[in-house]
Amino acid sequence: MGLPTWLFYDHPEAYVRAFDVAGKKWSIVVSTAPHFFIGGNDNALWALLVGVLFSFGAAGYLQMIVTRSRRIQMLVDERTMQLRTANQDLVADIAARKHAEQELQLRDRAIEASANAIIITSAEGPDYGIEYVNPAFERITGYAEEEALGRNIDFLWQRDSEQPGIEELRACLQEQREGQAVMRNYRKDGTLLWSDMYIAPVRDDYGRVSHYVIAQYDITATKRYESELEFQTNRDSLTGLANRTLLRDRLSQAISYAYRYNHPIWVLFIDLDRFKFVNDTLGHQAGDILLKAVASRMNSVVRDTDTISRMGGDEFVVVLPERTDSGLSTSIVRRLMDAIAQPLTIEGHEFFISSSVGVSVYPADGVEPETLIKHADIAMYRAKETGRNNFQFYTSEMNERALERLRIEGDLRLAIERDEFLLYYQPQVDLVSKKIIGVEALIRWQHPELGMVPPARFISLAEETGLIVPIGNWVIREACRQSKVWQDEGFIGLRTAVNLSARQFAQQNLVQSIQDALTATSLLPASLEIELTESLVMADVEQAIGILRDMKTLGVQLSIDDFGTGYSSLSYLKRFPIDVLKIDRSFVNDITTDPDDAAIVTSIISLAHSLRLSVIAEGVETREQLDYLQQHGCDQIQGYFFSRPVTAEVMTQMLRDGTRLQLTDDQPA
Ligand SMILES: Nc1nc2c(ncn2[C@@H]2O[C@@H]3COP(=O)(O)O[C@H]4[C@@H](O)[C@H](n5cnc6c(=O)[nH]c(N)nc65)O[C@@H]4COP(=O)(O)O[C@H]3[C@H]2O)c(=O)[nH]1
Repeated sequence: MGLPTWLFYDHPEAYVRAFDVAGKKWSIVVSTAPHFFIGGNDNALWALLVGVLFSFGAAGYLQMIVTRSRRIQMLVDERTMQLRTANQDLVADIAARKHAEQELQLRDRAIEASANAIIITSAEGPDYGIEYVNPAFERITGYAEEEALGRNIDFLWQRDSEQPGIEELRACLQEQREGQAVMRNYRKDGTLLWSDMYIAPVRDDYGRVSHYVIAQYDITATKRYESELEFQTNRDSLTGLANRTLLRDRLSQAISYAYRYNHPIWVLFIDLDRFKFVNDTLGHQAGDILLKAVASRMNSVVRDTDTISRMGGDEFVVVLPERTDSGLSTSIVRRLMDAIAQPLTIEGHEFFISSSVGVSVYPADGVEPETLIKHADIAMYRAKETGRNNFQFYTSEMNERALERLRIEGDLRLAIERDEFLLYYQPQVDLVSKKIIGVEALIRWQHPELGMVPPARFISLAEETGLIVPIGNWVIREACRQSKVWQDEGFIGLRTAVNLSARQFAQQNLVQSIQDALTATSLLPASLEIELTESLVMADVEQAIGILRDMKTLGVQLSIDDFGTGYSSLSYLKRFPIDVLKIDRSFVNDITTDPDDAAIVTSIISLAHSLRLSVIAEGVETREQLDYLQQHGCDQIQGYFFSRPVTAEVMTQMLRDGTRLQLTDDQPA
């Protein structure tokens, strides 16, 4: 293959002549020798080269431009795509937000429109202040939003704080959990609002509880219906008292409680003595009036925790469970009988209705409701047999005890009038001077038949019946009178201590009556010492401090009796304006044999001294006990070792004689 013809400068067609010679074919070809186009055309060649190169460059450039623009196009497409997606996302987001907003608005409106009260409180204790209440809340409770905001929800139950639901709500707040409680709430006008309350914690974006939402359902109507229903099934329709069903239920409950806490229960079977007579002479209507009156009278004497039921006819059963704060006594039976026996006027006729009562005691007389009721019934028949208007225990032993108490109670009421009380005095001796520096006045009852009755047999009964108040006042006055006699005889500085009982301590005019006794006898106040037991002052410390301060302003001395037997907190002890601590006899008793008691006694002595109180040990019976106390710095002693309680005359003689204590290390005179 040769070079392309266009590269050759000139190339005219060759001249070709064919002919025959000698029989052979001949041809002549005449042509110009071709010469290369470039030869002698350098410039043209360069131009050609430049042109070619330029063309190549241009083509390359063009290619580059094309590639770049294609990439740009791609980028543009890509971005456009991204923007489109972002736009779509944005649209979706806006739609979602709008939806969420609409949902929120819907929820807001739903909460606002809810028929039930919704309350939102802060999760910040201790107030858990209310931040939102819906209109239903205002409607249901009667409180306007402004009156509720910022307050603790407890204003809804006001002072009715003995509700199990409160504990549950508190636990939900503390444990940050959901819960439900049926509560007695009160509307602004004070009316009862039964509420079923649901509480749930509300968490913030970080999962922390920021609020609580409470839904409050007004279930007052349901409750009313329930209680009507309950009333119909469990109550006697005439008197409203418990019927047999409820009685059995309550008695079973009382038995399981009594079993757990080892408390007794009394079951009283009461039968009205002359009911048949009223019914027969005045008719059923009068009988109904009488039964209703008896029921309401009985209700007014017992406590909320007791149950009164009507067994039908004129028979009633009362369940009296013992409570920690007060024991069971025949005075409750008497109170019930007295209430029934109040005169009653029906149709212009005045009636006196007495009753016969039988008492059975859990667990001694039975542990089943049926047995206890049956035994109380048997005892009631015995009471009727012994002459109506009477009560009998199922067991004879209980009867005897009850009889004795009854007799003592009856006689106790008359004892002051009959002047049967007297005071004995037990001397208290100083361990340094060995002289009598004080006496404790101890009451005795000179009973016309029972002889000398010690306080252990009647003080608690006097407490129960309230007779301790007049008896106690008599003691204070008599002690002051005797003390003044000794003062006048020259025994200046002699202190006379009197015991104060719990009931007296609670007496409104206690300070005044002490003041009256001091004034009436002209005794120097410092000569009178009031003894209070540890448990008495610890029952309500703040109140006790107030009363003690008032007594102290009179100028009397104050001492804490039976010290060590209660649970005195030392910080309280410091606040009591007292002068003397009395170590209880039970510690002194074993002081030489029991190292624990010995340690308690020495600690009480040093405690008393560190509080700048003087300390006296009671019940000192032996020389060993005395020696121990003296060696450990006890200030004074009282006990049989030195002297038993004695009459005022004997005491006067001892004072006149200057009777002194003999200590082991004393040199014989
Ligand atoms: N075993 C033994 N006993 C000793 C000894 N030294 C004294 N006692 C007895 O211990 C009691 C001390 O009185 P108390 O602890 O206040 O205990 C008194 C006090 O709580 C109360 N009491 C007595 N009189 C009154 C009073 O007028 N009013 C009030 N509210 N209670 C009184 O009756 C409690 C008993 O009084 P009492 O039978 O007179 O008994 C007295 C006293 O006779 C001793 O060495 N050994």
